[in-house]
Amino acid sequence: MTIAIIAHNGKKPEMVMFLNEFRDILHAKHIKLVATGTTGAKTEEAGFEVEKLLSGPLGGDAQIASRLAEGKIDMVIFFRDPLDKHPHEPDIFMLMRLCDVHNIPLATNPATARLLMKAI
Ligand SMILES: O=C(CO)COP(=O)(O)O
Repeated sequence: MTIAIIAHNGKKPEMVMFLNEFRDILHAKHIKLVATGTTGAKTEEAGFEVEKLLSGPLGGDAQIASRLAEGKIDMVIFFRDPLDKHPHEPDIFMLMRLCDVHNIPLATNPATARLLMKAI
């Protein structure tokens, strides 16, 4: 199973905390992580193996969207920061739209992500 993880800057610490909380499950279930660039770098620093794509504003969300459309991503955990502006908002909406098009579970906050992780 492959999970895409993405966090806006204000949410990156929360993403690392979340991953640490589920470290054992991620390991036991052999889950592959793929991430946008800076989220991936923080994830790596926390001791996880992760495939890093481009940074979000440079096309990372679009890369994840493309993989998702090809059936290569099973779940998306995307901690968005609703209080910040993002120059690449069209990419963000494209990613979320494609999750709905392809019926891919998408968690946009830790509470939902926890429920999803408990279900896998
Ligand atoms: O901007 C992002 C998601 O829209 C996240 O990108 P980074 O992980 O590179 O910061």
